[in-house]
Amino acid sequence: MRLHRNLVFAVVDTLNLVFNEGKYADKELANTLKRDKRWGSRDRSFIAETVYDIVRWKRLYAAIAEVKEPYSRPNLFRLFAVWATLKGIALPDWKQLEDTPTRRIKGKFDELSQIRVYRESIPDWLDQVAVQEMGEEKWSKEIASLNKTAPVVLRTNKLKIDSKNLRDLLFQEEIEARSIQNYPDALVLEERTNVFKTQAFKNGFFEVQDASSQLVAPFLQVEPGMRVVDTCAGAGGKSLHLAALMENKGQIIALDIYGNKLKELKRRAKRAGAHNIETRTIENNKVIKKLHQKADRVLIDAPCSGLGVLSRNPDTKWKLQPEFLDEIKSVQREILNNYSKIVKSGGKLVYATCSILPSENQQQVEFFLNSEAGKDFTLEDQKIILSYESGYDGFYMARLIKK
Ligand SMILES: C[S@@+](CC[C@H](N)C(=O)[O-])C[C@H]1O[C@@H](n2cnc3c(N)ncnc32)[C@H](O)[C@@H]1O
Repeated sequence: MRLHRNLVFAVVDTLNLVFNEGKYADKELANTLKRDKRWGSRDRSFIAETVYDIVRWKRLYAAIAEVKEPYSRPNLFRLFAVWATLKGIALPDWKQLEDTPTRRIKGKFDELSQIRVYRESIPDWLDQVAVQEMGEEKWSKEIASLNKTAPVVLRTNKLKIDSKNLRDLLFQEEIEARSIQNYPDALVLEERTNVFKTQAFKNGFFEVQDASSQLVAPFLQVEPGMRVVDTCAGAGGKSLHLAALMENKGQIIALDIYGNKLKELKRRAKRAGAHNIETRTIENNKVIKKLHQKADRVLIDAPCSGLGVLSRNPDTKWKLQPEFLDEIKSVQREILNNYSKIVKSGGKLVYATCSILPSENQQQVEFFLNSEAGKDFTLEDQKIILSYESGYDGFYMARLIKK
């Protein structure tokens, strides 16, 4: 592979924003990719994959390169040189890459790969928390899996098309996808590509949604005609799926504390042809009180650490702080306590997260069931989805039934 100067510079510029200015990798990457219209799909893939790789392996590469944060521009080039050397890519004779100690890089890689926090590139505190909660063996396997590049998974929008026809349509647009067992609406792309520019996407035939996430809406056991409240709806990944499962019949009330996310949900619902979703911003607790005991089904897709989706957002490893983890757990407890009141007698509640930590998952449900607000609920079923077992994101979901 020949390295192109403007592509490598784009990588270094993006890394600077992510590492030194606390920006999110996905957003910065999207901005970077708009920079030059002449870049083809290979150029774009090179930039995206290289940025993600270096973000993912930051701790390992920084130790090999012997550089410390905040990274100067020469240090960012050193990180890049480590990446390229480990990939077996011949380095060009640019002055930014002068004096790269190729042999020492490989030796240090072998040495550091013996130690989990370097091999898997994770902060010490996070490693300790995860070992304490999951045990050495499970955590080692899980973090290795979460460090792999995530596949692109689509959810067929059954309001408009079935999976087979969607697959054929995508094939006509030169995109190959395959179905996967036990995920009835899912199609996995054979090769990573920008699906948002396809006609099939513009027609609302699919959404991009990980396979594990696609298990949440069916787990709520909705039926056409029900009243369903999606309490942490965000931009509506699960609401849209619920609308499809309910065949557009009944009512979905999508709530979130951020109105701008609900606006995006509205846009997506329009494209998807989902007509039974109403959005309400939670400006105060009156919004919740009005719904007390009104819903057949309630979904709490709770805000969480995001540790189950590290393969999609590797920068979470560096942005997540122990204080935030404590904070988010108390938000989860509060949300469960408060929003469970929306369920009517005989109704069901699903609590879900994209975390793999028991303290955000089964322990939160146990805490709730032992609390005053949870006394009328019983646990009907739960799924603990680990990435190394499923091959997709780490997720948790529990279904509770109200007396
Ligand atoms: C895991 S995300 C939801 C993802 C969304 N359900 C989807 O499928 O696309 C969690 C959401 O909870 C929202 N949130 C955070 N605190 C909240 C609260 N106290 N009440 C309701 N929503 C909250 C966040 O804005 C975020 O959109």
